[in-house]
This record gives sequence, structure tokens and C-alpha cells, in this order.
Amino acid sequence: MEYDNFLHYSRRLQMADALGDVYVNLSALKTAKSRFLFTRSLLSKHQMLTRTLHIQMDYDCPALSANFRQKGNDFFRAKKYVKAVDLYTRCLMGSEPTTECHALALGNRSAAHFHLGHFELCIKDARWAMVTNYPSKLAYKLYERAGNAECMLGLAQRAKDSFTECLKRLDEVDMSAENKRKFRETIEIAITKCDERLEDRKRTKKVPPIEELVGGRNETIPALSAFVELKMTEDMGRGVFATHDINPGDVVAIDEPYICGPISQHTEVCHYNGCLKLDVALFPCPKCFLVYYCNKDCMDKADKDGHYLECPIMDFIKSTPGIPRMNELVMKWFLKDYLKMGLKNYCSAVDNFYQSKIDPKTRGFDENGQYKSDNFLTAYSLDSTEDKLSIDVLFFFNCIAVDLLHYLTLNGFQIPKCDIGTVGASFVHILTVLDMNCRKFNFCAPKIAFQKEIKFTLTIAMTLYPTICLFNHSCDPNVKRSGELSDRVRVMKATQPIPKGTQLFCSYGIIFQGHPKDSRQELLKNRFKFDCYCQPCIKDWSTSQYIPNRLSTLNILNPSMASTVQLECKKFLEFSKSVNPEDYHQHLKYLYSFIKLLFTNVKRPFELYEECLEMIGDAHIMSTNEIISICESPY
Ligand SMILES: C[S@@+](CC[C@H](N)C(=O)[O-])C[C@H]1O[C@@H](n2cnc3c(N)ncnc32)[C@H](O)[C@@H]1O
Repeated sequence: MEYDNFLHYSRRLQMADALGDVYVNLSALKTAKSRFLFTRSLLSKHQMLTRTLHIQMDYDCPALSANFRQKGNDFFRAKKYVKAVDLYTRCLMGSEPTTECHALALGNRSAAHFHLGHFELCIKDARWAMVTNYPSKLAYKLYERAGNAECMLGLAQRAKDSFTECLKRLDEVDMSAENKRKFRETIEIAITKCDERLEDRKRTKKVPPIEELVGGRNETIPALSAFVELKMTEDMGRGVFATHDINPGDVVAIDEPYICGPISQHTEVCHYNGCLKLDVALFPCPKCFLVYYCNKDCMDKADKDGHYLECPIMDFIKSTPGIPRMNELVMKWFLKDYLKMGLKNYCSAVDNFYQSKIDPKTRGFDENGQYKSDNFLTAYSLDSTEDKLSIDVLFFFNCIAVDLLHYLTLNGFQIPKCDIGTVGASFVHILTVLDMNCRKFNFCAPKIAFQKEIKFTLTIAMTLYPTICLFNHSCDPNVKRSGELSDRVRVMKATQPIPKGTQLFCSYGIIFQGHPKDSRQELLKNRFKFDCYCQPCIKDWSTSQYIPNRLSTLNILNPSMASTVQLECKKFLEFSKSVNPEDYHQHLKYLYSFIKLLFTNVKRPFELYEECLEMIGDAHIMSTNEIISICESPY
């Protein structure tokens, strides 16, 4: 992985002529705790720890900002909305987010956006204004405007909620009784229209199929199918193996993330760990303005999970070197478990982890012999890069952990001296677990502008799925992610036949067709720190351009099936020419039967096999193409 500012700490020590034997001394330390404490005292000794959490923000003089808003209003009245937006933006840049002037500028800008037809931006500004210092007797206007903009975008439920809130706010408004009555009537009509739309949608909405694990739930690992088991192998450690024949299309895992968070603050993804929904207009935490939520419920839940403890230090966490999102996840993870277990239990769980001799096969299983994705120790004992990191990276991770813990304590977090080493070491460990296992959560959709014809994949979040992490990697995976790309719950389906006794593999982001063996090995070594022992690597399968293609090079394993296979391959060639990729999912039965035929009868790699495999993988993935429906429909 690429780390931001990797030399941040070492360079500063070097400048103080203090880097000397740091790496040698750190290597000599045997425990994670002592390494953390060593790093902490080093950074403290050389005054590398932040002294204050106070940030001096440079805002222009308020009068100037107010002036920009007034000018913006003049342009607004003259219907010059683009110019008005520009001036409101200047006002926003120059005023403190907690002031009324800032809130009013947001409200005014939302109105200008509405007139320009920029409905998403209008909603965004209105929602921001709602959580800031906007005068409460004017708030009804924000809700009315948001409701109208939401109607324009087809967000019927959201519009209904806004209009309903608008009515509630009407009591505070200075308006004649007659005007109030008329206004109320208009809003009530708008609500009725929303209800009609919602009813309509209910009638026409396609209900996605409910996925079920093949054979039911596994007794000891409930996120896996009952048709698999965990086994140890010499070259890959634990792995998931089939106990029954598994067919393409069978669901083998349904997992939820232990911890997750959006990749960047602009990805339109709710930051609450249990949500991650895409939304056209998130609103910020009204205190730090650095994390975003789709509704108040998510905001309250995130606070309960510990956001209130990280809120005052969010800016510092975000600017810590390393991988900013990962650092944020470390803090989120710690706070969530600290609040759940209390510091004492957290520290004893971490200490036990280091002290106990862990059986490699059953690590992560609880006292009842269950492996559960929502269990702290299950996630904490996932394979990590901790023992595989070079000493400079290990030092870097320790420095990040020192900084993160320092911000917390500087903000008043009480931690007994004897627990500092344990908590700090746990931060380093969590970083290494995330480093090894965090999966990108991709989303394939048109951008928020709803240009339906433009499709691209956007990586929106980082997620840790403890059970899916049990799958080893193969450059020829037989299991792939399936379902709606924006789903937080991840479904894994077989894409190839998996006979009883065979290992299930997913891909850690690289497949044999695209890269020659050497570059795959190098990539996996650099990124995940292991030498890959998958079949394509061991047997050095050829990449795309050299794969035996078409019927001329068909290598039949079972001669008695030669004519059937030839005939089916010809049919498949016709099929691939005549069917559009968007329609593959309608032909899954056929694709499954073709791949099953080839699986037992032809030698791989073979172009038609690989082509069919790709079609199946594509057909398993869905993308509603509608961010609208994502933010409105609960999972
Ligand atoms: C995400 S974990 C997979 C589960 C792991 N085997 C366990 O015991 O928990 C990734 C680790 O599994 C092993 N591994 C996965 N795929 C492998 C492969 N193709 N070849 C060799 N080792 C592999 C490596 O040790 C790697 O660090």
C-alpha cells in the first residue's frame, strides 16, 4: 500500500540527529507493547507530539463575509443566480461554520442552486444549513425548498419527510394566520403527491431476491455455508474447503463488515459504520463538519459508537501520516470496542491475545466454538502483516499509533499509565490487520448527476469482512462477490464448479489472465506479503493473449465427450456474439451448464472457459444505477 508522508517521523528524527540506532533498538524489543512505549518516549523526548488541539482558523473579518452575502442577495433579487452562488460561497469561505451568517449564506445559496436547477446542491446546502446556526423561525423555508428539490429528483420519501418537518416548523413562523393557512394547504398537497408517488413505486418496484447460503448456515461459522469447512494447509494456513459439491451460482458466504468507513469525505457515503448508504445530500456532524451522515438516526448511532470522542480530534486524525482512512478506522474500531467492553476488558482481551498460545486453526473462535464476524477477538485475530513488516514500516505504524493515542489523551481521554502500552500496541495491531484484510467496497453507478448512460466504478469505502477474510487467494478464483455493488452486506457466490474436498478461493484483486506470473507474484508479495501458491502460479498458466483459443486448440480431457463439447462450444460462440452483456444474468442457467461441461472435459486455461467465467462473474453483479433508490430504500 502507498502511505502518505512515509518519512514524516524518520525525517524529523534525522534532522534532530536522533534516528541513529532507532531501527536497531526497535528490532531488539520483543513485545508489541515495549515497541509502542519505546516509540512514544522517543517522539515525546524529541518534542514531536502535538501540544495543543487548538487550531487557529483564518477567517476573514465577519463584516466582509456579511457584505458578500448582502451582495449575493442583490444578485439573487436580480435573478443572476450564478453570480449569487459565487458571492455566497465567498461569504462561506470567510465565516466560521458556527455563525448565523454562515448558516444564512448556506440557506441563500441553496435557494440560488434551486433556481439554477442544481437540485442536489440545493439539498446539500439546505441540509447543512439545517444542522448549523440557521434562525429557527426561518427553518420552514429550508425544509420547503429541500422538499421541492427532492421532488424534482424523484426522492419521494425524502421530500415527504422534509415537507412534514416544514409543517412542524410553521408554528414558530411570524406570518399572518391567513398566509399560514394557505402555506399549510400547499405543503399538504405536496405531501399527498409524495404519498401517491410512493404508492406507485411500491406497486412497480422489483424486489431483489433474498440470497440464501447453500445447504443453510454453517454450524460454527454462521456467515459461511453448511457445505464448507475450515481446514489447515501447509502453504496457505487456514482455508475454506467444500464438504459437498458446490455449483456455480451457489451462495457460500454472506458477511457483514466488522468496521468500515468511506474512502474520502466526498464520496457521498454515510459515515456510520452500520449504514454506508450512498446519498445525494449528506449532512455533516455539526461539531467537526468532517464526517457525514444520511440522517439523524445514523448520526446518533455513530455518536453512540464513539464519534463524540473522536469529534474534537477528527482534523488531527485525518492529517496523520499513513493511510488516512485506515487511521480513521483504527480510531473508530478502538472507540467502538472501548465503549462496548470498557477499558479494563478491552485491555485484558488484547493482553490475552498476546499472551495465550493461539491455535492457528481455531483463532478467532469464541468460547462457544463460534467464529462470528461481529466479535472483537474474531476480527482482532485475523491474519495481519504485523510479523511481516520491515522495521521502517513497523516504526512508522508505531508512530501513527502514538499520535492517535496522544490526540485522544490530549482531548481528556483518561487512560491509566499501565494500560497505555496495551492500547497503543492494539492500535498498531489493528493497523496491520486492516493493512492485510481491508477490502475496497466498489460501487458501479452513474455519478450523482444522474447521467444514466455514464457508468463507472467508484471505490467508496474500506471494509473489513472477518469471515470473507478466511478465503485464501487464487489468481483463478472460484468464488466471487455477487449482488448489488452498493450493498454493505457482502454475498459471495461460486462462479465455477467446486467439487467436494476442493478449496474455495477468492481473488485479492489480481487474476491470471491479466498479468504474467512474475508480476502477480511481485504484486501479492508487496501488497499482502505472501508467495502465492495458487494453481495458475504453480503451473504458470498463460495470460490472455496466449490462452489457447477457440475450437482449434481445444484440449479434451475426456475423448468420449469430444463431439458434445465441440457442439456446445459452437453454440456458446453463437451465444456470445448475440447476447448483450446487460442480459447475461437472464442466461445464467445456460452459462452454469456450459461451464460445468467444460470444467470436467477440457484442459484449462481455455478461452471459452475463461470467457464464460467472466460472463458469470459479470451477471452476478448488479447495479441499480440509481443512487436515488439507494438512499431511499432500507436494506
Ligand atoms: C486474508 S488471509 C486468508 C486466511 C488465512 N490463510 C488464515 O489462516 O487466516 C491471507 C493470508 O493467507 C495466506 N494466503 C492466502 N492466499 C494465499 C496463496 N494464494 N498462497 C499462499 N498463501 C496464501 C497468506 O498467508 C496470507 O497472508
